[in-house]
Amino acid sequence: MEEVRLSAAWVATHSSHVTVDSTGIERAVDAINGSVPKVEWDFEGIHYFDNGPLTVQYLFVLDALNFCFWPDKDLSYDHLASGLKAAIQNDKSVFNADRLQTYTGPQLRELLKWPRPLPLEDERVRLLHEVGLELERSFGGKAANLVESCGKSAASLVALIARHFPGFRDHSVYKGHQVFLYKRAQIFAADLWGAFKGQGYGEFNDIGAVTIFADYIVPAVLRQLGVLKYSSSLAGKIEANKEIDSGTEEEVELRACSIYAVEKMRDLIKMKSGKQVLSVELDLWLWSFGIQSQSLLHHRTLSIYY
Ligand SMILES: Nc1nc2c(c(CN[C@H]3C=C[C@H](O)[C@@H]3O)cn2[C@@H]2O[C@H](COP(=O)(O)O)[C@@H](O)[C@H]2O)c(=O)[nH]1
Repeated sequence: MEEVRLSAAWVATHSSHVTVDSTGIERAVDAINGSVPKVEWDFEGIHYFDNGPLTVQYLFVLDALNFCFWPDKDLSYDHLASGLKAAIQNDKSVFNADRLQTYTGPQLRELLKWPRPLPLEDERVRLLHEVGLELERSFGGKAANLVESCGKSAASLVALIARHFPGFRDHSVYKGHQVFLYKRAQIFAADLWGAFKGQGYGEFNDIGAVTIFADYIVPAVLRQLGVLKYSSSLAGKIEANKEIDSGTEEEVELRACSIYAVEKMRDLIKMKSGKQVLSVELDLWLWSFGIQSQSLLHHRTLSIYY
């Protein structure tokens, strides 16, 4: 995750469309006043949890599909989390590695009880197959074995996932530099940590190394807080709901500057209050605030990464 932090900082210091505003950071940190409002993991009560390996399998499938809901205005992350939860409650073998390799688009839709094609449905199906195949080939079919092989290190888990599952390789080339964002791999580590309350499958000695998860909600919240400033052309595109292509300078800057800005907020909180907060905690607070806001305008990119 050092790669994520370093490459995000590189983008933030070379950016053309997004600025990280130090006065905005100062204000946001003063408003927090040393303690990040605590948001419980699963505050919405939508996730499956049985305190065992099946939960790990559920979370890995969930985060394999945790991207790009916005093209269907009625669809959100909640539908995915609760749809997969209902599916596993109904049939404990639904996410077995062999079955993951066989789902078709209509079957995935049926599993989620979604009445029409999902956004990027073909890609979702392809990624499910990839997860099933590689879990079977290298991890005895179980995401729990993948997690157990990481020696309680979230950084090792993210690296192992990126090595084995191409669909999780969330990186880009920006102004000639490789930039690592790893949103879904990192959120999987954070989901384990949150669900298992830092114990068992959720115990990571380096949870502090995880950055925020650069999606389309957090940048919009940071902008609302005055932490991020956009060029007028970028602001115009977002306001007009114009699509921003994946891998463009604008898109990479939105995501990387969000990571960098929250790392700066963390440093400032430490400096002002002496408290060591986690990016995971800041992320959950920012994200939960964002999804509850009716007026949040976010950027629109067709991406399998977030
Ligand atoms: N930064 C960040 N992004 C997150 C999440 C989560 C869910 N985490 C769960 C885990 C524990 C908690 O209880 C949460 O419920 C989803 N997303 C992203 O948001 C977008 C979905 O937006 P909308 O279309 O409005 O549903 C999409 O890019 C999705 O990938 C997070 O935690 N942090």
